[in-house]
Amino acid sequence: MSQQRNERPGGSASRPARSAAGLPANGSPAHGLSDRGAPLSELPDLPEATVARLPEYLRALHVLAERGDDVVSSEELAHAAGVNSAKLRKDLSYLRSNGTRGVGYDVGQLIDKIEHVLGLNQHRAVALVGVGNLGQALAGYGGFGSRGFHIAALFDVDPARIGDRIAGLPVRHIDDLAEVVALERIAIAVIATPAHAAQTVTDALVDCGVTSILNFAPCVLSVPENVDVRKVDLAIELQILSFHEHRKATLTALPEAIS
Ligand SMILES: NC(=O)c1ccc[n+]([C@@H]2O[C@H](COP(=O)([O-])OP(=O)(O)OC[C@H]3O[C@@H](n4cnc5c(N)ncnc54)[C@H](O)[C@@H]3O)[C@@H](O)[C@H]2O)c1
Repeated sequence: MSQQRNERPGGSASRPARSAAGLPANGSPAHGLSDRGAPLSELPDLPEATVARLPEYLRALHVLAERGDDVVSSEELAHAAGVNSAKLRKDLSYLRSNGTRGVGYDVGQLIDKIEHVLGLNQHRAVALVGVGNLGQALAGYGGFGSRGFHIAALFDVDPARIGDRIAGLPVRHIDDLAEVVALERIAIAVIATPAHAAQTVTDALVDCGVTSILNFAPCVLSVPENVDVRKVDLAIELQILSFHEHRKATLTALPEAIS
């Protein structure tokens, strides 16, 4: 299998995102329709940074909807999502959601629009590989369902774990991957194995047709061009915060050193 690095850590990459239908931005599907049935021309190509902010808007909008708010101003939504309002207006203009001057955005319509663009209105099945400390915590978390996806299958290699049930799902052997991925129509997988196993697991997932991977293992994965990888590393996030702490301490010490 020809492979190349295709990793996008932490959403910082700047290349245009794929279309919401999961197809290459400039590619055209065989049937000319998105997976929701809408013509692909209706699905915009978005900057990666905009795609990364859409889930934040969605989370904030759901809170507003639960509170009973029907409309929201760009300033209010931007504040709730933690971005500046000019950036929010620009992001939403890509979705052709410009709101009503002096009124704001219709909360329900904007939720529908963002869920449509993110492809969340078809509830995606996700496989989780590696059911150790981290994998068990992820598998047992009940909050994914309300965010547009659910963990549909669990895999491991440890004979002591195979057959265990977590949140009602059996832990299966990784040898069953192909069968289950096809049965559950899984396109997204989460890797929570040790780093030394992650590339082998990735190759198996790709061979089964998985095209999006969320990698928790601290390593770089090689994947074909059509596969998207995102990496989550809390240690890196903490190291970045450590840098800021270090810098703040240096700046505080500076005036004392000068005087
Ligand atoms: N990204 C983060 O912020 C973060 C935080 C904690 C842990 N991690 C990483 O997540 C991974 C899991 O951590 P953990 O503490 O749960 O480890 P763990 O050892 O408790 O669990 C790993 C599981 O993977 C299974 N496994 C090993 N090889 C496998 C294979 N080929 N196929 C399927 N399953 C396999 C093991 O049997 C085990 O159940 C590690 O790589 C760790 O470094 C990342």
